[in-house]
Amino acid sequence: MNGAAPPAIAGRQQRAAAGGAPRCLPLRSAPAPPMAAGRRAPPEPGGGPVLLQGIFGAGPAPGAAACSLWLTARELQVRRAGGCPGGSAGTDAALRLADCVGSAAFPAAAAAACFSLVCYPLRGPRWGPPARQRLERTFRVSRAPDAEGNLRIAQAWSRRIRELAVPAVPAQDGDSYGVLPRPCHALVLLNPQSGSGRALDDFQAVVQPMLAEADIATTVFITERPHHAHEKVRDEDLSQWDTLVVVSGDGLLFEVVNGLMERPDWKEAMKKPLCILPGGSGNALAASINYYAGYDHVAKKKLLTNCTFILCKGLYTQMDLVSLSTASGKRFFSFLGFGWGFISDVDIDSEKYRWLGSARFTLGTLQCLAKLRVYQGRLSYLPVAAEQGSAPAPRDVPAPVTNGRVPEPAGTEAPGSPPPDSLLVPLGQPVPPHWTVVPEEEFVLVYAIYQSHLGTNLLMAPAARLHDGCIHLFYMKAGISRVTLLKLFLAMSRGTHLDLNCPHLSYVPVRAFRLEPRVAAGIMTVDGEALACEPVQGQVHARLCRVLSGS
Ligand SMILES: Nc1ncnc2c1ncn2[C@@H]1O[C@H](COP(=O)(O)OP(=O)(O)OP(=O)(O)O)[C@@H](O)[C@H]1O
Repeated sequence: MNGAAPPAIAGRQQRAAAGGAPRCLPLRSAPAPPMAAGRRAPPEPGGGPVLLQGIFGAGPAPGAAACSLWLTARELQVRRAGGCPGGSAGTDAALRLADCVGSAAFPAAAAAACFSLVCYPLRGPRWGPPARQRLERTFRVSRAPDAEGNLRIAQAWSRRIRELAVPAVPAQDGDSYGVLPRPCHALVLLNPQSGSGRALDDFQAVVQPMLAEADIATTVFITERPHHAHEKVRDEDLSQWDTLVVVSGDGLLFEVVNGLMERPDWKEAMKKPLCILPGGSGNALAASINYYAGYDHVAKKKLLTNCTFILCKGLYTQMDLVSLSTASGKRFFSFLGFGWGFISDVDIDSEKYRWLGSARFTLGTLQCLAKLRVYQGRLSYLPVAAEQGSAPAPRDVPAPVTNGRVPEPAGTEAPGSPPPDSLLVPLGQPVPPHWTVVPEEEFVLVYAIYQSHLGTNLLMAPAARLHDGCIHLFYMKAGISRVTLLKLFLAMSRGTHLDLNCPHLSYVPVRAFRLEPRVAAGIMTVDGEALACEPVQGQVHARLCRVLSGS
C-alpha cells in the first residue's frame, strides 16, 4: 500500500477537523490520561504482540477525551484513558484490521494532526442476517511540540494500519492468490439497463464512496448496447488497469470474459483480476462469491456492500472456465453455467418482468410450472470419478478439439490461439468409450453449473468452489410432478434439494459433457444468455481466469 492518504477520507476528515460534522463515533469522555503507557495492561490474547501504542484524542476536535490505542497485527484496541470502573483497564472497542478498508493521516487545527480508519464490520440487525456496515474512527495527535511532528506520528500510524489491513494470502494454496496494488486503477464496466435499472445509482451511492476510501480509482464505462463491453475489453489497452470491475448481472461478465478470450494476448489478459458487483436480477456469481467468503445469504444493497468490501480488500484468486462448443461452430467461455429446459425457460421467459428484480424468477417459475414441458435428447458426460479412477489408455486419448473440430497437431497452432479442448472429440463423432451416456432421453431440465448459486436465492451446488476443476451436472428426468418440482426449487433456496432424494433428479460432478437435442426445441442458456438449441459440448479449463474473492 502506498503512503498517500485516500482523498475521500482525507477530504472528509479535513472538514471534520475544521469544525464540520465528524463521521466518527466518539468515545465516552474520560479523565485526562496518565501518560505512562506502560501502566496499561497489554492487549487481550488473540490480538498478538503490540506493534504500536500511544495516547490520543478520541476524535478530531481539540477537546476530545483521551484514549489509549494498542495496534497489533490483527486489531486496533481502543481503551478509555481512565480505565473501567473498578480500576482495571478495559477495552472499549477492538477494531479488526480484517474489516478495515482504508486509513488516512492529515493536519488538524492547533498544530495537531489526525489519523482515521474506515472499517466495515459485520453487524446483524435484530432480525435477519448480518451484513457489512461502515464505521469510521478518527484520533487526534497533539503530543509533539509542532505540527510536523504530530503529522509524522499520524502518518506512521495510518501507514502501519494500511499495511496490516492487507489480507493475508492463504498459505496452503499461495500460488493461486494475489492482492491488488494500492493505489489501484479499476476500469468499471456498468450496464445501466441491468436488473431493475438501478445499477448506476447504486454504484454512485454505495460503491464509489467505499472504493475511494480504499484508494481504488475508477474510470466508468457505461455500456450503450449489447456486445459493447465485449468490444471494449477485446480492444482495450489493459496495461493501464489493475482490475476490471463489472457492475451488472452475469450477462455483462460473460461478454467481458469472451471479449478477453478473443484477444491474441488472451493468456496475459486473463491474468487481469475480474470483479463482479451485483447490479442485475440474477447475480449468481456475486451470490456465489458472497457464499464462498462465508457470509450469510443477503441480497440487493447488502450483497452489493459485501461484494464491494471484497473488492476493497483486494484479494483475488483463480476461477475455472468452461469451454462450450456448438454444432454450428461457435465457441464460448462460460464461468457460471449451461442450461436447457426448465431453468433456462424461466430465465429467458421472465426477461419481460425485469423491472421486478429477482422476483421475476419466482413469477417465471410459476408460469413455467403451469406449462411444464419435456425435452428429448442424449446427455453424455465424463465423470470426475471415472477420469480419476481409470484414465484412458494412450491410444484412446481423444485428439483435442476447438469449435467442434480437431485442430492442427500440437505445437503447430497459431500463437495466441485459444486453449484446445483436450477432453472432447468432434461433435460428429461418438463420445469416447470411458464417458457415461445417460440411458433416459426425456428431460425436464439439464443444468451444468460451475458455481454454487444459480441466482441470489438459489444454492444449486453447495459444494462448488471457484477453482474446483469441476462441472456440477444436474439433470431431471421426465415424469416428475409439478408439486415435487416446486418442492425441489423451494429446498434449493437452502441448498437442501439433494436431501429430498428425488428419484427424478440426478447430480454428478464431471469434467466434460455433451448434450444432443433430438429436435431443436426449447431455449439453451449460457451464463443466463440465450443460445439457439443445437448440440453442445463443454469441458472445464481449470483456473483460466482470476476473480476478486473473499477467501
Ligand atoms: N445499455 C444496454 N442496453 C441494453 N442491453 C445492454 C446494455 N448493456 C448491456 N446490455 C446487455 O444486457 C444483457 C443483460 O445484462 P446483465 O446480465 O448484465 O443484466 P441482467 O440480465 O439484469 O442480470 P442477470 O444476468 O443477473 O439476470 C447482456 O446481454 C448485455 O449484453
